[in-house]
Amino acid sequence: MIGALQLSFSRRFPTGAIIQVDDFLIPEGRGVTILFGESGAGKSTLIRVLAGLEKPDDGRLSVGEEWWFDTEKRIDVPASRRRVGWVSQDGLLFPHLSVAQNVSYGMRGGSKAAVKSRVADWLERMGLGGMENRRPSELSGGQQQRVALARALASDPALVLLDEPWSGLDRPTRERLRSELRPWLREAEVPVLMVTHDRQDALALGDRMAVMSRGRLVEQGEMEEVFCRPESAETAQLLEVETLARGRVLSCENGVAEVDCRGVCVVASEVPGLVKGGEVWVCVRGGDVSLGEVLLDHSSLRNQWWGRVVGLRQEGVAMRVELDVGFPLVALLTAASVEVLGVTVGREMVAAVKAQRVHVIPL
Ligand SMILES: Nc1ncnc2c1ncn2[C@@H]1O[C@H](COP(=O)(O)OP(=O)(O)OP(=O)(O)O)[C@@H](O)[C@H]1O
Repeated sequence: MIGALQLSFSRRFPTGAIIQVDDFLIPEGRGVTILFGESGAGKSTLIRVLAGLEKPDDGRLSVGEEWWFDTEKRIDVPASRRRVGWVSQDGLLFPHLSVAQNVSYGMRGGSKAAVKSRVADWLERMGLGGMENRRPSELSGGQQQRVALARALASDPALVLLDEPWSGLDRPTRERLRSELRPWLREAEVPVLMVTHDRQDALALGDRMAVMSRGRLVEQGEMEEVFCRPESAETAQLLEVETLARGRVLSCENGVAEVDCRGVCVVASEVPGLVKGGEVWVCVRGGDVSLGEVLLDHSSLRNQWWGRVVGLRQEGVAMRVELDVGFPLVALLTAASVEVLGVTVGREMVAAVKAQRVHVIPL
């Protein structure tokens, strides 16, 4: 991409739905930005506006020095000239064209031999070597999505949009594509915007994350920041932060905050905007909680609470342990750890979390 992409727009649908996005940013250079949000949040509308498939009522879209859209200046670069590679939920390959013809479709310039060699190169990278002459109907769902991705990347786009590219595929295929995808996107040297409402996709693939909720862009930034230090309880809930508890600030000094959560003292890193007596949300990720049978004499573990296990169930590849430590706390452990530690419902255990892994959001 020629420079950073910046987008602000509003779109009002006849049904009354309003999508309003202020200062959405994709920085210059390669990297994957995840566009995250619940169903109906406005994600598809945003990417359709980017691609030039949806006309906002009002807005501006610039890429580096270029303007793609500006209602005031009456600029509207047509979709065909925006150099956006698109992979939709169902790939949308041309059914009457071969795999090779599908991949070469958007390629510009070059001799016939050069195009052929670039197509072969892309198919090889995608693990589709030897399938040049097949029709899309002769491929599996995962193979079709890889062809769609090769087509998007081979057209030398300024930006690639992936709109839930494997939502229609079975879980093992999704997981395989997810792990294969990252190196391909890295090689492509092009910024990628990927729409998903799957946390695993976001964590595995994203460098940055933008969160939409109820028609608004509510947060954006580096993945780690947005995931571990969301600015609002709404974002924390959307991102399924396992523990979200209300508390009141007891003290904050020297970079450390102490918060009272239902009579339990929680030690956290200080964040801007905290005041003594102020109400806050306390956020703890399940993977940051460790369990033990005794209190540890370990100075870096400022938070150690006795509590009772009140729930235990499988959640994806992890075990979700629900505890009552005075407030509800969730730990995510491996099945092996649950067995070794003897975690069972009703058992009293010590839950420990480092202070720097506890995030507080002022209300
Ligand atoms: N063409 C349209 N006409 C009327 N309303 C629309 C249209 N497109 C989108 N909307 C409304 O705008 C809102 C946002 O829709 P959008 O498809 O952008 O959400 P989304 O986040 O992509 O959802 P999903 O994850 O389910 O695809 C919804 O309330 C939707 O009903």
